[in-house]
Amino acid sequence: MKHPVAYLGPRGTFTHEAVRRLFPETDYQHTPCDSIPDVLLAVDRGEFAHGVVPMENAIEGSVNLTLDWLVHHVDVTLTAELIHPINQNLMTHPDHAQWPLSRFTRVLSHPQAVAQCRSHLRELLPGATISYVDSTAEASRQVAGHPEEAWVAIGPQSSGLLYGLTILESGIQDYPNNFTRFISVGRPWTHRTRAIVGWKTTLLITLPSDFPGALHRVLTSFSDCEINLSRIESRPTKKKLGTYYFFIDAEAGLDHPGIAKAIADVEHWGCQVRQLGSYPCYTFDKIGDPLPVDNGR
Ligand SMILES: O=C(O)C(=O)C[C@]1(C(=O)O)C=C[C@@H](O)C=C1
Repeated sequence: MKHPVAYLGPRGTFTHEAVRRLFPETDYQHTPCDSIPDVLLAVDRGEFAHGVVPMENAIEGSVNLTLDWLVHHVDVTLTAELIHPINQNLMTHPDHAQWPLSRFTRVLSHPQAVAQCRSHLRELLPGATISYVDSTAEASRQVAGHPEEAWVAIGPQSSGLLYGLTILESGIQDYPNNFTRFISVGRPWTHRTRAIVGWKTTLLITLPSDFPGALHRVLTSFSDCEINLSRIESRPTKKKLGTYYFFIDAEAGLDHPGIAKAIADVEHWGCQVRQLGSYPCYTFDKIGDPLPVDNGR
């Protein structure tokens, strides 16, 4: 039996590309969900063994919806990381393939994708209205379904192919080297053939109130144990202005001799620590790593 994997759909999203790389279709059944919360809730309820959502982008930074749902709404474990290249395309219905860009009145896409292309959009389509939808593939689906409208979508080539759109401009992100970090959540697993390139442990840390230098203590605890931190991200607690949770990514698995000590040390200083997961990291962007074919199921 194939293990069920939920992802941010519909088919053709960047998240779908990440899922096709991480969870081979020979072993896993891919199921699209309408939104990031839907994926996380479905895994939390045990309806899927695994789920995949975007976590962070090289240009736009954190995917706050993912971070906030991990903190406030679900209790799921992070089980793997995939860094996946992101190339944004401006696409339209084939009926409008010959139109000058000035004729288009509306741009549809996911907020992260729009933010990655903000400067280019100002140059290419200065007068167009921007409409945000739940994913890039949903934008492509809507543009394909409305040939009577002067609309364009921003998204991956795979969504354009799937929904029969024509690419007007490719690589419209404002900076090269655009990558998104995706995470899988749910039951522990490891890729059957792919080499693990590193391990990370993600912790959610709440500092004690009114303790000068508390964050400094946290950082020192990790450096004393010779653990490199690859990321610190704060999100508001949503309870009181000026209070935050800190997402900390340590470049170490739980078997690292220093990690238990660093966590104990941080707790000793009065911080609360929630372990969100300790997981292997994968990359697939080398030449000779083509995206597996989307077989349409
Ligand atoms: O809309 C999609 O295609 C997604 O998979 C979501 C998402 C994101 O939320 O970051 C994934 C990768 C890109 O950074 C842009 C959009």
